[in-house]
Amino acid sequence: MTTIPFKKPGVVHSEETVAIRAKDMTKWFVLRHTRSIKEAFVWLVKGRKGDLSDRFKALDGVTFDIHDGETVALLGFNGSGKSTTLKMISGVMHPDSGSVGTRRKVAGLIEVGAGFHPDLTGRDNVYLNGAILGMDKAEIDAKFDDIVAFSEIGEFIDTEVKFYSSGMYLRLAFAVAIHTDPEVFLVDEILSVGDEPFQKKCIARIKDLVRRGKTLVVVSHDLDLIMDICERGIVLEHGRITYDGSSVGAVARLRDRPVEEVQREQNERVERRLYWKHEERQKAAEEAAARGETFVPEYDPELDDPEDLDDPSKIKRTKGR
Ligand SMILES: Nc1ncnc2c1ncn2[C@@H]1O[C@H](COP(=O)(O)OP(=O)(O)OP(=O)(O)O)[C@@H](O)[C@H]1O
Repeated sequence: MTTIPFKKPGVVHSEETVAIRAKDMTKWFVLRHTRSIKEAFVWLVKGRKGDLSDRFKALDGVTFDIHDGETVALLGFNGSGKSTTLKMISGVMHPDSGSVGTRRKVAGLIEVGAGFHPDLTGRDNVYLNGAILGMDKAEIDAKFDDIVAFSEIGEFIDTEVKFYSSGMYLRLAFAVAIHTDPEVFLVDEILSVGDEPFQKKCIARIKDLVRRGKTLVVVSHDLDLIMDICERGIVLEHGRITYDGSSVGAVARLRDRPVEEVQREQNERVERRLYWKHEERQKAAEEAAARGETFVPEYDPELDDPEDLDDPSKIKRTKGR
């Protein structure tokens, strides 16, 4: 059942549709690297008995399948293992035991600045990052202007990225990732370094992917947003999965509230938003008509079918949006 009104339906659960499979993933981290000289000395004279550093299990037997077209949120309190799980999926980190595999083209935003070279300009980094994400030069050439327009980096595109702010990094990284047309898109909390207008633009693009039936795995503490874009929620507690079900159920669990109440509030919020979007469009159409102009609304994944973008009289996508 689809709880997201604009989501393309039809997630099939079969062996062929498994996009990501995590099986019994376990990850240990070192809690403390350094000890005082005295502690190290005692450890040495005692014949190096015991472990000088404490280790802890950041992930403990994490198992899930994510199928094509699923929209999944990884949820949980600070330090519960969400980002670590996402890093395993993206391949920047490997489990100590168990396994994780992806069968589709994966892109996304895991860490700001990852896949960027500080001494290269924004322009060169678009090519570098695009290549890392699987695009060839011709493809990047064709999308370059759109990427730069989306990022709104402007003239700074020819500046070395070591002089970029974290928000500027994010802009360029998100712009490249979204233009690789991935089948699976991974997003970590990272969007929070962008300013509000840019965040809105990114969220609209993520909703566009959802509308197109792409697979999404998101880590976020913004629980209302999670319910807007994800159907499924996986809750992690101390590195273990304690809930795997609907995103609304997951949010209800985290908020310690009845599911029906959370669902009702979510429905009201979505209805209100869609109502106002329709109203605004109607008003803009009437104003355009009064001026004798034809009105072509800007594409909104919550209101429009992306296939209608092929017909310029129906909807349009403004450059860089
Ligand atoms: N590279 C690392 N080395 C050592 N410990 C790490 C490393 N990466 C993560 N950890 C630890 O592993 C635990 C899980 O971290 P993770 O970033 O996955 O949590 P999270 O659920 O994403 O948290 P948050 O909501 O705060 O972002 C935390 O205790 C964190 O300090």
